Amino acid sequence: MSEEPKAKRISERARELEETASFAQIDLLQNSPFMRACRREPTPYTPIWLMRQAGRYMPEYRLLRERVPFLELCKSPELAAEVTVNAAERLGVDAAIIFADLLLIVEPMGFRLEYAKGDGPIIHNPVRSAQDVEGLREMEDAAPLDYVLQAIRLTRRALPQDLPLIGFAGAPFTLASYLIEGGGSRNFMRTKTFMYSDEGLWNELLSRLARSLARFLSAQIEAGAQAIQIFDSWVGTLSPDDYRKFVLPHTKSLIESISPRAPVIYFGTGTAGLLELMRETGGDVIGVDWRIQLDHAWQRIGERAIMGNLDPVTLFADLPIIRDRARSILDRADNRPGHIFNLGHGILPQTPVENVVALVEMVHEMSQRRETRSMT
Ligand SMILES: Cc1c2[nH]c(c1CCC(=O)O)Cc1[nH]c(c(CCC(=O)O)c1C)Cc1[nH]c(c(CCC(=O)O)c1C)Cc1[nH]c(c(C)c1CCC(=O)O)C2
Repeated sequence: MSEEPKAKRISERARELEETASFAQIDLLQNSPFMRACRREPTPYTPIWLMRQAGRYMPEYRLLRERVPFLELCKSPELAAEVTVNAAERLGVDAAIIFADLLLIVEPMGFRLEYAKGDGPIIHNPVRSAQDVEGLREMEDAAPLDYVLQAIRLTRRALPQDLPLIGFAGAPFTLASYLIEGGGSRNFMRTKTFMYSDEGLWNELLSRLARSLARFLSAQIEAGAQAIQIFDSWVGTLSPDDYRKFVLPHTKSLIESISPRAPVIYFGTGTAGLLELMRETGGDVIGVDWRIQLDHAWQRIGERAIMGNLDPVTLFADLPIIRDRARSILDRADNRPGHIFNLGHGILPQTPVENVVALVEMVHEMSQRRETRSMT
């Protein structure tokens, strides 16, 4: 008998084993409390992660930033992966979020981006005219942002096998606001004036952004992200009618175009007047800030999961106060499957790390559900 069939059998077996191993990992990830909550399935306790969980409030991060500028850090996959994994492990959270930034995508689209010390991001050539919109380069594939994809691949390998990784991008509106204002804004005067004065141009700008973002987010899922968050941080500045007319169609088409599918968290602040409309985008999980009570928000969101909603400033209070506020959010969620605990916005840079660690422990402990403890 020749050796060939035996050799073939062995290599087939190895491949099968490899497949079983990766299926086993997919199972571990998909059955994690975070992923179950995204699908509104029961969990043994309420999963928690924190927006901006890797950042300046952590001494290790500040130390690293002394030698590496922010943009360079984002563009170094090994360092970005290290920051992501360290933060998730130090905090004991139920999901990691890839270390990157909302505005990275604007560079390959033709914008000069700078993170000036203390001033936040600046875009040196903002969108101010029809020519600027025409000149904006749609991102045909995610190749220019391969460093983010590489960071995702490295992070996925380094994370515990049952800890999901969240990829992210900005929403078309929030990104457009940075492009038009040239940076952060209080009143979004230029953005709204643009929107009201030339609807056609506005739609052109948001469509190009939405298509570029869909390619980027799809590539993040392919690279190993289990879920995606779309940050529409400043959308709460809009009236419901303006949201419906100028933003909803673009956010909806973005979410519809993401492929392969993974749960999408759609987050914004100041959105109490917009929740029913945000649900219409098709997001699986709606992220809310602290300006609305969780149960009221959930009622309006309906059959979707919800993420939130502790005021980030609570983390400066004494532990009994933090505990009390976290408890009241859990009470309002009332064990209904589909709650992911989070802050209502990102952790502030001055936040005491030990309070963040304590919050994660408190939420885990206070939300233990005896009847479902056998699950995971
Ligand atoms: C609006 C926005 C941006 N970036 C982001 C948003 C949406 C979230 C939100 O609403 O807060 C998203 C973001 N930015 C960063 C992450 C990393 C992942 C995480 O841990 O959550 C995420 C998810 C790192 C970052 N992005 C930035 C830092 C600080 C940079 C530094 O190290 O000095 C970090 C850790 C810089 C940044 N990047 C941006 C701003 C306005 C700033 C300056 C403000 C600030 O410094 O906090 C744009």
